[in-house]
Amino acid sequence: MRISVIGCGYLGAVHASALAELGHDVVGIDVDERKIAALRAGRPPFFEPGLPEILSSAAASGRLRFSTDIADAAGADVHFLAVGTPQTIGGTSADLRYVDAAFEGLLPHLAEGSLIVGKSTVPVGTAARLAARLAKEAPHANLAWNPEFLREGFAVKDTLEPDRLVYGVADERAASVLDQVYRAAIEAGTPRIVTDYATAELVKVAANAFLATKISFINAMSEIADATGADVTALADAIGHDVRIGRRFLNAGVGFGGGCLPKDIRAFTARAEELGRGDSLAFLKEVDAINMRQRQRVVDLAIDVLGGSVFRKKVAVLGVTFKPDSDDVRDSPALDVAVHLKGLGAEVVATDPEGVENARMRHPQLDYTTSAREALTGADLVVLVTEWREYRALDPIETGRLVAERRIIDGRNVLDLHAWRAAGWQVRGLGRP
Ligand SMILES: NC(=O)C1=CN([C@@H]2O[C@H](COP(=O)(O)OP(=O)(O)OC[C@H]3O[C@@H](n4cnc5c(N)ncnc54)[C@H](O)[C@@H]3O)[C@@H](O)[C@H]2O)C=CC1
Ligand SMILES: O=C(O)[C@H]1O[C@H](OP(=O)(O)OP(=O)(O)OC[C@H]2O[C@@H](n3ccc(=O)[nH]c3=O)[C@H](O)[C@@H]2O)[C@H](O)[C@@H](O)[C@@H]1O
Repeated sequence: MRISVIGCGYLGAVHASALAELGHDVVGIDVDERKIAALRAGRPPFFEPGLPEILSSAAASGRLRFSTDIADAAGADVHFLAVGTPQTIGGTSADLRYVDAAFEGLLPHLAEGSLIVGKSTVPVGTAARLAARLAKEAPHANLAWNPEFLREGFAVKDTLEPDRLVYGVADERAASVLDQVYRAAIEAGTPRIVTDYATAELVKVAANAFLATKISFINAMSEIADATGADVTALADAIGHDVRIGRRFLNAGVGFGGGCLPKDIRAFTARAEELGRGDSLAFLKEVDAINMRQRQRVVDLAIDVLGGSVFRKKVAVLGVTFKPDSDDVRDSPALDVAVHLKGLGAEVVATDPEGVENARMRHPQLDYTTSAREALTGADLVVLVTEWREYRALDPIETGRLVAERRIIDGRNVLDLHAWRAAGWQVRGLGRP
């Protein structure tokens, strides 16, 4: 099929490459000239494992092109909208200006029978609004909403082998077009839920709200564990054995960040308020508050471990991205902690295998290095806030030879406390004795 993907960020670049890999003829479109130039040269504009490989194989096949001109979307059978829906500046709702601009830009280029498919995460009601506009401006075209559930770091696999496909459609015709797009996944047995626009939009934000709630739940337990001397990791293991609960997403620590969970729960709450149902989602404000508190908890631990002040202390911050295997620093708890410590007068050296460039653009006041060894050398305190494999694998004895003082805060509860303590380290975790 001929497909356009409007918006080539973390979602769209992977989506476009994966669809080309599946045999479709794809054009990826973005207003960001630098991004498009990089993609054209076969270079992903961000770090995502597996993306360089599918990008180059799709480009070599001649089935994947990139453009900054929306007119190049003309002639496609299916147009995916994958533009950003960030939090509004100064507010909590989703900023729909990019979705609206991409949609309006597409209107003059829609072929007879073509389908616009929304992928971006939007407030419930957006698809119905756009469908009404489409019926007026381009009644020969159709609209579907097909939310995306990929995780950064696993984006390629999640796109090629999704857990489920959700189609929000107004008629069967749109569903059968999407079946053609996703034929490979459907033939592999991927569950497919065909529903209305509102349900599809809600599935997406409900899933993220649930995941966020699970994380804040375990972080709340970790606060109680701290007050009682209990161990939240053992607690998570124990409750996680109950298949109704499950162990995944019960890792207590510095909390969730990124370009999605935080802004999605806020936008969902704002939308519920608009609908006069603010009470129904009031708990998500608590989920958000618990989450944001974890960053402060790590800073407070640092102050405590350093005897009341971080001023002029050399602090090595391990990790700046919101999670490992990504270069994404949007709403990153790790970067927040680093900035806060710096604000308190600490001499922060932040390190990350992939996130330094993005972090520096946002917070140029921090000192950065991509070498963990360099960051650790002479440190009075080590703060692990993103659990990259290389940080989890640090050897306590060898690391002990680099630092000035053997003090470490495990902000992700991933270190073997016994091994580190045996090597003479003072180790503090969140919710661990
Ligand atoms: N990043 C992720 O893991 C996932 C993101 N989502 C959702 O997907 C959407 C996109 O997210 P990301 O890719 O992370 O954002 P992003 O910020 O990385 O990418 C958005 C892209 O859209 C481009 N853009 C903006 N206006 C445009 C226009 N009028 N025409 C063409 N391109 C335009 C921007 O230049 C940017 O490259 C959001 O709604 C997000 O919530 C959903 C699932 C996973
Ligand atoms: O809508 C989106 O964009 C995506 O948001 C999340 O994906 P992502 O943000 O890439 O990353 P996650 O793996 O969900 O992690 C999110 C945050 O939660 C934190 N987390 C995760 C799990 C856990 O147990 N504890 C915890 O603190 C991570 O460190 C990270 O900061 C969802 O998992 C995806 O399904 C969804 O498509």
